[in-house]
Amino acid sequence: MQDRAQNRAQDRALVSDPAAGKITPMMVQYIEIKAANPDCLLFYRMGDFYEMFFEDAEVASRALGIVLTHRGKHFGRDIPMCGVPIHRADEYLARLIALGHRVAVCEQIEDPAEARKRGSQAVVRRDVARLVTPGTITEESLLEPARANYLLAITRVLRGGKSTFGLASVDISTGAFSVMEVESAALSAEIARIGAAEIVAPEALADDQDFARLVTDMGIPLSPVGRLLDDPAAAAQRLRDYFGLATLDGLGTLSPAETGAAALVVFYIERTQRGARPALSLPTLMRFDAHMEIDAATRANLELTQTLSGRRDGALLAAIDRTVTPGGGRLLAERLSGPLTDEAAIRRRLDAVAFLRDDRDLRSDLRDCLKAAPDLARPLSRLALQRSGPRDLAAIRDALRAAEAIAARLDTVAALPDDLKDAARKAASADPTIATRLADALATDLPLKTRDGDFVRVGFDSDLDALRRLRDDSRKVIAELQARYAALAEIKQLKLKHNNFLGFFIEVPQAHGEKLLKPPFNATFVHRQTMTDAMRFSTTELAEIESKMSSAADQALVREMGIFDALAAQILAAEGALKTVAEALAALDVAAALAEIAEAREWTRPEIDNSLDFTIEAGRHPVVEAALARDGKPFVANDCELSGKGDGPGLIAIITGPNMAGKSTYLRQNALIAMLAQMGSFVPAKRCRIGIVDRLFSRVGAADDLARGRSTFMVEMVETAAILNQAGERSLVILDEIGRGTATFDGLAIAWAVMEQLHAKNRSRALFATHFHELTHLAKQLSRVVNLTMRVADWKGDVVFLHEIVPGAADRSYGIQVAKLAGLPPAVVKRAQTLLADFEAGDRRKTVKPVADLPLFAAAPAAPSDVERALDDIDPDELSPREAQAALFKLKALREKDG
Ligand SMILES: Nc1ncnc2c1ncn2[C@@H]1O[C@H](COP(=O)(O)OP(=O)(O)OP(=O)(O)O)[C@@H](O)[C@H]1O
Repeated sequence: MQDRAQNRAQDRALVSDPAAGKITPMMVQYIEIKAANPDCLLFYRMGDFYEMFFEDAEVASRALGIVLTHRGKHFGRDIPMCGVPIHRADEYLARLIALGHRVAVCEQIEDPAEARKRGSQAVVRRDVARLVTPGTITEESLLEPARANYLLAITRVLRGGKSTFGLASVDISTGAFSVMEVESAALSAEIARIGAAEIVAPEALADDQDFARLVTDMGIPLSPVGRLLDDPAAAAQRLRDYFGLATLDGLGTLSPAETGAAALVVFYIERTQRGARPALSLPTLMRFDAHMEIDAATRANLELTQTLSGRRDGALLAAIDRTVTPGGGRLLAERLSGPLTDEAAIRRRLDAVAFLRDDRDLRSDLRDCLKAAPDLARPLSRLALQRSGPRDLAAIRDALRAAEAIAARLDTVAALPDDLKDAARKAASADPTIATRLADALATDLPLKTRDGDFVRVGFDSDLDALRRLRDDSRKVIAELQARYAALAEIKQLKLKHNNFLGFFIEVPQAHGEKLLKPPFNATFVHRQTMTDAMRFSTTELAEIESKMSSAADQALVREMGIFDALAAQILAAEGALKTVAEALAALDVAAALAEIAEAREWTRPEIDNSLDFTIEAGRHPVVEAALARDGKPFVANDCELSGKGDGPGLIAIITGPNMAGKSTYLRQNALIAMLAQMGSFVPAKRCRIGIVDRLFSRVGAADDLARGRSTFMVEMVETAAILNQAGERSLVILDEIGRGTATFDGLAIAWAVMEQLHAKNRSRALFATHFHELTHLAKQLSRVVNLTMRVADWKGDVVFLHEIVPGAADRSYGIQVAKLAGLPPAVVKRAQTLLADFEAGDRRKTVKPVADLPLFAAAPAAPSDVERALDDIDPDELSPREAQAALFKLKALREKDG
C-alpha cells in the first residue's frame, strides 16, 4: 500500500519535474491519467489494444497469466508493460473484476488524424470513459444471468452515542434500488442478506477497523470514497438532481442515514459511469425487520447459495431452482436470502404457489411463455447506459411478446389470488406498440454491435433501403469492373481487391505488371505498389466508385443508427412500465417454479402464524434427500416439535446419538424448512406449522479462521456469544456440538451454562446436538428442555443407522463402531474397544456424580490383569472346539494364580 502511494507520488513528481521533459509526451499523458485514478488498474487504449504499464502491468500480468514485457525506458529503467486485445477485453475485465480489482478504461477520444494535424509529436487525446468496478458492471458477458449484482453504500450516523447505519443498495444492471437503516447489531446480517458485489463507504467509516474487518471477512471489495457527503441537505439535493424530483417526499420519510447512503451510492455510480446515468428505480424504503435476520456464518453453514467448499451445486438454491428466466432466477435467490416476517405477505406468496400447483395447465402454459422470455431488466438498463446493441432490442421485443401472451392467458382465469392478479395487471402494463414496432424494425439475424449495421429489416425504412441499394449495387459494379479491366488489360488473373491502406486496387501477377506500366495501358492504370510477386494499380474511375460506395455505406449506417436511437428513445420513454413488466415476469416465474417443485417433490403448504409454535411432521432435508434419491436411497422423514405450552415460549431439544446418525442433517433441515416457509414456498414435510421466526442463528461446524488468528474453538465461542447476546423468544437457534473444541470438562461446563442461559434468558426455540450425554440430565431440571435421540441398531457388533429421531437420550455413543466403519485399522479398533471397556469398568467401580456419566471423564484405568489380557487375546470366531476348551483351562489357571 505504502509502495503504491510512493509510486504515485513519484509519478506525479515526474510530470512536474524539469527532467520530465525527457519522457515521451505519451508517457506524460499516461502518468497524468493514472494519477487521477490511483486506485484503479488503467486500461490505456493504444490502437487495437488496452495496454498497462508499470505496477499495473505487473499486477495484471500476474492476475491474468499474460506475458509481462517492457516498452521503452523511464528514467533509465525498463517500463513493464502488458496488453490485452480490445476484442477480448471483456473476458479479461471479468477476471480482474472477479478478483476484486477496479479498472479505469481509458479510450482515445479523437481520431489519430486529428492529433497529427497538431504536429508529429502530438499525442492522441485520451480520457477515462468509465471505471469498471465489481458493483457497477452491466455487460452481459461480465454478469451471471441469474445473480443480482449489488453495489451497496453504507454510511454511519452517530445518534445519542450509538451508531446507526444507512444502507443503500443498487443493482445497476436492473435499476433496482432500496434503502434502509439498521442498528450496529444487525449490520452484518443485512450485508450478508444483500450479498453485495462491492461496498462503498465514506473514508472515515472505511478506516474504522471493525467495519473494515467485517467487510473483508465477507470477501466483499470495499471502496472508500474521499468526498464528504455528510451534509444531509447536500445529500438530499444530489438525490433530487439524479431523479429530477422537486422533493423527496414521495419516497417516504428517509432518515439522515438513509438519505446519506442513497446519495453516496448515486455519487459513486455517477463517478464510475462518467456522466452516463443508469435508469435507477426510485429508492424503495425497506424496514430491516421485514426479513428473517440471518448472519453470514449461518448462511454459510446452511449452504444456502453455495456449499461450504464454494460450489453452487449442492447448495439449497440450486436444489430448489426451477425458474426458467434469468429475472426469475435472481428473484428466487433474493427471496431465499431474505425470508419474510410479515404473515400476510407470506400468505399472499403461498396463495400464488398453491394456485399454480393446483392448476397444472395454467402453470405449464405460463412456463412455456416464460421460457421464450429473455431477460428484460438488464437489456433495458444497458439501453439507458448507451451500452446496448441490436440483440438487446430483440430481447426486449421477445420479453414483451411473452408478457402479452402471459397477460392474455391469465385473463382467462377467474378468481386469481392477489399476487397473481397483481402480476397479470403488471404484465399487461406496457404499451403494445413498442413490441410491434420492434418486431417490424428488427431483421432476423442480428449483429452484436450497432455499428456492424444491417440489423434493420428491409422494408422498414425506405430511405435506408435506398442507401443500401446504392451500397450493394456498387459492389456489383466492382465485380463488373474487374471483368472489364481484365479484358482491357488482357490479363485473366487481374483481380480487384481492397485493403485499409490502399482502399480498392487492381492486382496482377508480377510478370504481367510490367505491361501495364507502358502505353497504351498506363493511360488507364496508375501504378501504386510493387510486391514480390504482384503489382498493384488504381484507376480514376475506381477511386470515384470507391468514394461513392463508401459514402453510401456510411450513410446507410448513420441512418440505421438513427433508427436504433429512435427505437431506444421510444423504449426508454416507457421505461417505468417496462420495469414493471420485468418484475411481473420474475414474480410469475418464481411462483410457477415453486409450484413445480412443490408438486414434483410432494411438498406441502406451511401454516404460518404469529405464535411461538414450531411443529414439523415428517420433515425432510431438501438437498440430502435429492442426493440420496440419485443413489436410489430413501430419506427418513423426521418430526420436530418445539412448540411450548399455551402461548409460552418454545422448547429446546437436546439431540444425542452417534456420529453419522443424521444429527446435523436434522438440525439443518428444520432451519431450512422455516426459511422456505417464510420465503413463501411449500416445504418438504407432511405438515408444518411455524410461528414466525424473526432471527435464525446457527452454530454448526466451524473451521479454523487462521487468517484472523482464531482457532476453531475461538470461532465457536465468538458465534455462541453472538447468539446469547441477540436471540429472543421469536428466534430459532441451531447449535451443533458446542464446547467440543476444548478440554472435555471445560466444554461440558460451557455447553451446560449455554443451555441454562438459552432456557432462562433467550427463551428461543432451539435444537442442540451434542455428544455430551450428561446434558440430557437438563431435561429433568429445566421445564422446556426435551431429549431427542437418533435411533441406531446394533447388528452383530456393527452399528446400523436408522436416521430416525425419537424421544429420549442415546444409551451410548458408538464412536468406535463408527471409526471401524470409517476404516480405522482393525488393530486400532480392537485396542480402542479394550480401552473403552476398561474405562467403563473403571467408571462403574467409582461412585460418580451425574455430570461424570461420560466414560471419557472416568479416572485412568488400572493396568489390565493377566486374565484380562489373555481374554483380550482370544478371538472366539477363530477357535476350534478343542482350542476353546484349552483356552478355558488356561484362563482358569491364570485366575487361580491371580488369587
Ligand atoms: N434422515 C435421513 N435419512 C437418510 N439418510 C440420512 C438421514 N440423515 C442423514 N442421513 C445420512 O447420514 C449421513 C450423515 O448425516 P449427518 O452428517 O447429519 O450425521 P451426524 O450425526 O451429524 O454426524 P457427525 O456427528 O459425525 O457430524 C448423511 O450424509 C446422510 O447421507
